[in-house]
Amino acid sequence: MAFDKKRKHSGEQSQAKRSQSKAGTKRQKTEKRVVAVDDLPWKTVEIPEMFDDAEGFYGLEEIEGVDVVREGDVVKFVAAVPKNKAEKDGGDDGEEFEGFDDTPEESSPVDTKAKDQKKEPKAKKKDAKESKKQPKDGKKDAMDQKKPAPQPEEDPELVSNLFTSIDTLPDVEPEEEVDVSEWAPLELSPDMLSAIGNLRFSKPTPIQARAIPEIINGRDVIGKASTGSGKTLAFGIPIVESWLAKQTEGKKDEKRQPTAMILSPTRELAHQISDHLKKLCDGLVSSPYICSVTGGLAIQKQLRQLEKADIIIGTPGRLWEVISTEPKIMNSIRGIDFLVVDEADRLLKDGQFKEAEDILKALDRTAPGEEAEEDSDSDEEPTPKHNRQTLVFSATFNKALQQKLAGKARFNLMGEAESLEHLLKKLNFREAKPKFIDTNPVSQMADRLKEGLIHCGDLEKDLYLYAVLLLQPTRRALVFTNAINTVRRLTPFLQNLNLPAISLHSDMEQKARLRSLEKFKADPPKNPAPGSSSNQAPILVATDVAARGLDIPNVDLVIHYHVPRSADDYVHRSGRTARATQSGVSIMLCGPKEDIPTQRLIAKVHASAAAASGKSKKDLLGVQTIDIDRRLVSHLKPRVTLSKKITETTIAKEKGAKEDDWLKNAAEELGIVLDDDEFGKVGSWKGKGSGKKQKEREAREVGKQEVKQWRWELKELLSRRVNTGVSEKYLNGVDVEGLLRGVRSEFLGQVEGLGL
Ligand SMILES: Nc1ncnc2c1ncn2[C@@H]1O[C@H](COP(=O)(O)OP(=O)(O)OP(=O)(O)O)[C@@H](O)[C@H]1O
Repeated sequence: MAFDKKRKHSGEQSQAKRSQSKAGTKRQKTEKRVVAVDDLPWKTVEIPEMFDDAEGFYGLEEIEGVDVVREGDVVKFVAAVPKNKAEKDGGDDGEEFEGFDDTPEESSPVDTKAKDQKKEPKAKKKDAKESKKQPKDGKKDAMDQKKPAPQPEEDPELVSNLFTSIDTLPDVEPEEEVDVSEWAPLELSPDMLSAIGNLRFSKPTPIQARAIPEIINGRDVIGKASTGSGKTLAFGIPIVESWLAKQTEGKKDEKRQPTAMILSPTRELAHQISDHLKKLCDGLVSSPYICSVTGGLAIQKQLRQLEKADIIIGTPGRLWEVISTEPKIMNSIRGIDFLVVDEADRLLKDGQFKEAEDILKALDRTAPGEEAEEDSDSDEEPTPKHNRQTLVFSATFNKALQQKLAGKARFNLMGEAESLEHLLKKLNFREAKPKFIDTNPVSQMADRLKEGLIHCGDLEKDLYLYAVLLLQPTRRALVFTNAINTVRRLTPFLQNLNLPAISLHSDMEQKARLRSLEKFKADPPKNPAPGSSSNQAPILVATDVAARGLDIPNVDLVIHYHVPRSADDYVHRSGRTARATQSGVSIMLCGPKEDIPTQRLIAKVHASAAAASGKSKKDLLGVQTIDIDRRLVSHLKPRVTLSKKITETTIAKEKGAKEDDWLKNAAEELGIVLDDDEFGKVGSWKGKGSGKKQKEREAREVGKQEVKQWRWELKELLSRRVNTGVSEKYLNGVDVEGLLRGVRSEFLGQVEGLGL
């Protein structure tokens, strides 16, 4: 079983952690026995940084493979312990069990040598790292000494019975080291290569291969590369390299100054960049202090973190709020070596331009007592007084700007006030012409992405959405909509159809948003209970809040329930799949009214590819029209109609109850008593939108019994096989339960064209 507990961070905890990781990697015979609670190999639960104080959950630890046995008032913990240890201790002879052993199990001299040789570089690194982390005053030794744990009473018979039912710890073979020789041309330090090896990235992505050397050579870089192509490490690796170089040059004891500041348009993205860089740095002998500064964290805590930060990642709004009031921190930030603007084009859209501009101005302002302040609004070319490099990255840049950056038009950076050109001007590059790297000049879409389009009636979208999801039960799907209300409706609609749908939109609390993301990332159980559909891959129904930058592993399918509002939105939404080395599918559901905007959008996204191939833009280049078997779709209709009715009635009732509460409260405050008749009249006004209101009222009047009946009918339908009406074979073969358990779905009709 697995359970959690909370206790103080201590040396014992890290001891247990190390012990546990060793237990996981070596073959050792184990035996179950009663173990003192402090001797169990507790594992710290990682709580995302953005949870602030995590409602008191920081310091939470968990453990697996332990049985809790209650004997009267005494609770005991039974776990697998190394057999030799148990034997050495004499089993139940009353001696104390001293915790999980950290020393390697004895093996033959040949084995040991081979193992040691292979593991040597890592071991050295780990030693160095551990020695760095050790407190100087020798407290560590004291901490590592195992405290004698109170000996729990044990009943050998009871314990041995329990042992028979518990598996021993799993044997895990050490992972093969990754060959990083393809990174050699980038001339990175051995420490960095080893950290990259830890991430198991055997070669750089194209943007990394081109941008890293330029940045290391001191160039200002504007990088454009498709979604999921590794842009974070394209700027992250050179920043960390620069920090490492400072350490070896002995500059670490000089005045504390951060190395880099990274501006991100969204809070989630800032935390993701921070996590990504931390993961890279996990493999280093010594690591920079990385901190993220976004809304949702206490300002005081952020100030403390900023004082010791080497790499700062933040959203402009909160960053400006914090640093503008702290001259000391502002001054130290003025000395950064790198300024990064990630997703630069989005930064402008979200009304964060003002704060971004304020930060940029402040960076170049001289500290009081130094030189006079320059007029930053002057039209003259600013002369950079700073020595930092500026790096700007995105998958999408405005076309005209791209041409200018690529040297095909005049590059004067004098556009309208709120344009990317203006922002670039404010960035005050060190060089007159920064290096523009475009790794995907022809297409902005990821290489392994297949794009599809399904034409359907405006009122048939729910039906087609369900059909596509049913056809792809093992694909982790992200469904994008243009409206929060659609997310609120589609999620229960799919859940009623036994599909594991999860919501994500900006009206949700930050913590709920994070929980949704965590649920979406979790794997469905491998062996679901018979009759359960729980191995259906999770489905996230979201607004564009999830469209930019989020790197969610194993998203195989993106469905645009509404056609996106802009070509760039389409690129970024679709870019949540087919990331890095993976492939994926993006499908748009297109109603008749959306036909023309869709054609325009596709032409825009694929314009360069069309021009390069000499084909007309109207050819829907790269986007395949998909024909779903319409007979199949019509057979799904009854269940979809029922689920829609149930969902809409439930939402209308909930909404109605809220409106009633509001009306009652308002009447109470005015001292008016409304009887039931009057109450009904208040809600039945006639005016704009009254048709919708009327429908909602009708839905509210549906009795509980009727909804119950619908639910029962739906359950019945879902338990039956889908009759495709194609042939007897199909009639017998279609098993929705089977489908939901992950059986491939050829019998429901193939999706033509995509080879799904
Ligand atoms: N060299 C590499 N080899 C394999 N995978 C890599 C490599 N570099 C980065 N990745 C992985 O690729 C994924 C996408 O990287 P990242 O999030 O940096 O993409 P991005 O280009 O910033 O995407 P977006 O434009 O959507 O923000 C991440 O999971 C990352 O760990």
